[in-house]
Amino acid sequence: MGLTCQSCGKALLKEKFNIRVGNNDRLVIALAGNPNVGKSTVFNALTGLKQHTGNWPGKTVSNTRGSYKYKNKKFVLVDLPGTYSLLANSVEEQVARDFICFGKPDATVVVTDATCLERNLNLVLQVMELTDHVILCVNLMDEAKRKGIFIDTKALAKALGIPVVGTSARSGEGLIELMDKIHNISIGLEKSSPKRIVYPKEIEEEIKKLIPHIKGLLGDQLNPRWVALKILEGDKTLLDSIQQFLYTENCFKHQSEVACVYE
Ligand SMILES: Nc1nc2c(ncn2[C@@H]2O[C@H](COP(=O)(O)OP(=O)(O)OP(=O)(O)O)[C@@H](O)[C@H]2O)c(=O)[nH]1
Ligand SMILES: [Mg+2]
Repeated sequence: MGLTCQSCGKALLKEKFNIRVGNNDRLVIALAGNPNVGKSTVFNALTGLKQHTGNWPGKTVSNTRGSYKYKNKKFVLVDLPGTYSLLANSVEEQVARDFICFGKPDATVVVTDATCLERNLNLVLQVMELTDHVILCVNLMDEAKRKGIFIDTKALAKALGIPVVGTSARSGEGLIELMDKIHNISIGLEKSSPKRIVYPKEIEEEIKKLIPHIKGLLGDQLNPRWVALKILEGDKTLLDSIQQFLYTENCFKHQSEVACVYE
């Protein structure tokens, strides 16, 4: 049986991230967030016992994925390592960044701590720069309430341009709404339009100059504005990852073309 073009991305997930999606009826959801904000609690509540833990290929960082069904769709949830940013300063940050960037999940949920939301928003803004399919889960709402902190999730959603769901994952509160948003964003039923940071004039001008070159090289495989920002930051690890991942993807595309010829 030949690979289809659509299955190339899924094959990349298997080859590079050890995530077997099988066929195209499963949606892949990444769960990102700072350490200790309740990612695994959300993950366990949604997936129950349907989990598998291993290591990220070539890394000693653990990789837990699990599945669940919602509204007749199957979801594969990937619990990413806890990170404060996607700057690839550590192996955990690199794993999280590469998965969101190259694994192209159907949606990314960023779990945050309602008791110290401001600190967590740094990662949220970075994920919003990388992908449109992002959902903000403000967890530990019960703790925030206990401390007299009120989070206006509606105002936050409007300010950020993405869906925001308040949860208390330990007691299961808000998880149905979270599954609903994941469902809607990952199948395109609901669109988000993340508000992007506008940088000082000099930086924006450099981004503008770089974008056509990046598009020429990468087409629409990666978000060109985000790649331009990373180049300006001097992030060499991203260039290495681009080379490594896109080489694999091109191999799969080539296999797919060959398969088409023989079909
Ligand atoms: N009160 C309260 N506690 C929670 C909630 N969600 C998680 N916790 C607790 O917060 C602690 C951390 O939860 P984890 O799910 O392990 O957090 P994590 O983000 O996976 O942590 P790392 O994997 O270490 O980054 C645990 O003691 C949880 O029981 C919540 O909504 N309310
Ligand atoms: Mg965890």
